[in-house]
Formats: sequence, C-alpha cells, structure tokens
Amino acid sequence: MDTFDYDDIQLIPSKCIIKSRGDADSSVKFGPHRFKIPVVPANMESVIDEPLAIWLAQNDYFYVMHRFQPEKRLGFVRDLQEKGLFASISVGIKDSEYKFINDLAAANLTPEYITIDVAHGHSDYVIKMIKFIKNKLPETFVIAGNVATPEAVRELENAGADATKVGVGPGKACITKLKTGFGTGGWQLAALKWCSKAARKPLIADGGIRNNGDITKSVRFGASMVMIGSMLAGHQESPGNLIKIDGKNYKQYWGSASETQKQAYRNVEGKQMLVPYRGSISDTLTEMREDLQSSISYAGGKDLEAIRKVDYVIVKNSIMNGD
Ligand SMILES: NC(=O)C1=CN([C@@H]2O[C@H](COP(=O)(O)OP(=O)(O)OC[C@H]3O[C@@H](n4cnc5c(N)ncnc54)[C@H](OP(=O)(O)O)[C@@H]3O)[C@@H](O)[C@H]2O)C=CC1
Ligand SMILES: Nc1nc2c(ncn2[C@@H]2O[C@H](COP(=O)(O)O)[C@@H](O)[C@H]2O)c(=O)[nH]1
Repeated sequence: MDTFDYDDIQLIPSKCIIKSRGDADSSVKFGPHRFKIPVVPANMESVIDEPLAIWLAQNDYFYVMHRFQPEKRLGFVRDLQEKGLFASISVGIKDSEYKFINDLAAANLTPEYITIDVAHGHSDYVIKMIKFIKNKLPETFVIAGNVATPEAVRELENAGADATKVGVGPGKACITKLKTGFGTGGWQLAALKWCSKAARKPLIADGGIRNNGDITKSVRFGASMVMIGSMLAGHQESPGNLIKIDGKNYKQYWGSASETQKQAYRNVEGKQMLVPYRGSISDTLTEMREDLQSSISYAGGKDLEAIRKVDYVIVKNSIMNGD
C-alpha cells in the first residue's frame, strides 16, 4: 500500500465544463438530509455548543453535538425538533448510555443522527451499541467510529452502522500517536483510501485537515463528509475562551481526551492549545464552499462526484516548497 498524507498529494485538473465556479454544486446528501458542503465541525466541547448547532442546522450545514454534557442531550433533541430542525447528537458506550437510548425511545424522541464517539471504535462494545440503537431507534442514522482499517469499517457496517468515521490519531490536539504508537497520523489520507475500498456506506474523514484543499482531497479518496476540529475552533461562535497575546487574538482548543476535558490526568491522549482567531464561522464556511466549487471546476465536472474520479500524483511533502 502507498502511504501518503494530505501534503503529499496533488490532484490533476481536467477540462472545465462550467461557465462559472458559481455553477458548481458542492452539496451532499448525507443520511436523511442534504447539506451545503461535505464538512462538519468536530463533536468536541471546544468546537461546538448548542447555539452553534442550531445556527448550523438552520443554515443547511451538518453538525454533531458533543456528548460531554450528557444530561442536556434529551432536552436538546426535543428543542431542535420543536424548532423544525434535525437533531444530531453523540453517545459513548458506557452503561449509562444504554439508559439514555431507552429514555429517548420512551419519550418518543428519534434523533435524526446519533454518532457513537469512541477513540478506538473497532470494538465489540461499539458493535453492541450500534445494534442497541438500531433496535430501539430504527429510524436514526447511526455513525460509528473512529476506525483505521477496512476490517473495522466492514464490521461496523455489518453491525448496522449507516456511516463510519475514519481517523485514529491525526488530530491537531491529539497525542495518541505519541503516547501509544498507534494510529493514522502521517498517513490519514492513505488510510481513508484503504478504508474506502471496503466501505459500502458513507465514510467520514476525521482529523488532519489543515487547508481547504484537504477537504477536496478527502472527497477524492472516499469521504462523503469531512470532520474538522482545529480549523473550525477559532471563531467568534466557537466555545473556547478568547485569549489576547501581543495584540493577536486566539481561541482555546482542547482535545476531548485532554486533561482540560477530563478534569483528571487519566488516559490522557489529547492536549490544549491556542488557534488563531478567524472571525465569523459563516465566512469560513462560505470560503470552504467557494473553494469546493473551484475544486469541482478543476475536476472537470458540475458536482462533488467529479472530484471522486480525478487523477492524482504523489509528490511527497513537496507541495509547500517555496511557500
Ligand atoms: N479520533 C481519535 O483519534 C481520538 C479521539 N479521542 C476522543 O476523545 C474522547 C474520549 O475518548 P474515549 O477515551 O474513547 O472515550 P471514553 O472515555 O468514553 O472511553 C470509551 C470506552 O471504551 C473503553 N476503552 C477500552 N480501550 C480503549 C481505548 N484504547 N481507547 C479508548 N477507550 C477504550 C473505555 O474504558 P476505559 O476508559 O476504562 O479504558 C471506555 O469505557 C472521545 O470524544 C474521542 O473521540 C480520543 C483519542 C483518540
Ligand atoms: N487523539 C485525540 N484525538 C482527538 C482528541 N480530541 C479530538 N480528537 C480527534 O481530532 C479530530 C479533530 O482533528 P483536527 O485535526 O481537525 O483538529 C476530532 O474530530 C477527533 O476525532 C483527543 O483528545 N485526542
């Protein structure tokens, strides 16, 4: 298998067939809804909160609410659905989560999306949770992860997952690779390609996106949706505190397995850091959309499908040369 990451790849342009980049359709159908772009902010407490989730749903962007305020989730689902918006939440795999799924079913609440959010998703306990949710809430679109291999994708899909999330350790706030020696850090894009050979259902590429072009590359190598943490954590709407250093503004970004998140130093596999302040998230998402439209034009098509077929070259870390 070739191993490569985002910086090692350049996509090769094909003849343009549209008059304007504005004619390119960057939208994607994912589960029961269609979204403006194949991008979702990471389900981390430093990336998404309730007001941002509502804004994203109102503006046709996908979101996944984090699972770190478990007692608020049922009310959140009810609130969103009462507003006529889709509900998309996260769960873990501990015993209390089974009670939560039962509570949702008993209240006749069916979230449109549930993401099973576990660091090592290739696990019998994740499989058990997929089956449980599919039994109790059969209409819910279940996303399971995170995984790194085709075998894991196959097993989670066979258990009933509607989509699988690929990426173990490529995240900006991640120290899994350093603390355990495992993961897709440094070859996340190749891992996505490898997993896509086995996938029969949608894949989410999760972690390691550093430039808007990496979203396009993820789509080329098999992603239906791309999950982004650090690049979407620095906004006015982002939950992290605003910090000013030497006249420059930053936002706090912390890993979901960091000491900040856990409030304890046990099984820590994440860190806290500062990311540059970037203003409104609406402007960043609009730029992502425009860059995707441009990508579609370079791919010689009219929609995201065109990107999936383009040729590419492996340039081994040289695309930033001269910058
Ligand atoms: N995408 C990624 O690369 C990573 C993401 N994260 C994020 O950090 C958060 C916390 O993750 P996580 O620790 O899974 O959540 P939890 O603390 O909820 O752990 C998940 C469950 O799986 C058990 N488990 C067994 N082996 C492992 C293992 N190797 N890694 C993790 N759990 C294991 C845990 O038990 P016990 O705690 O007793 O071991 C626990 O019961 C999540 O939001 C996750 O997405 C964290 C690391 C990597
Ligand atoms: N190893 C860890 N991975 C983490 C942690 N918290 C979140 N994550 C993963 O990172 C991505 C976001 O990656 P980015 O490169 O876009 O910043 C996120 O979706 C999780 O999968 C953590 O504490 N440790």
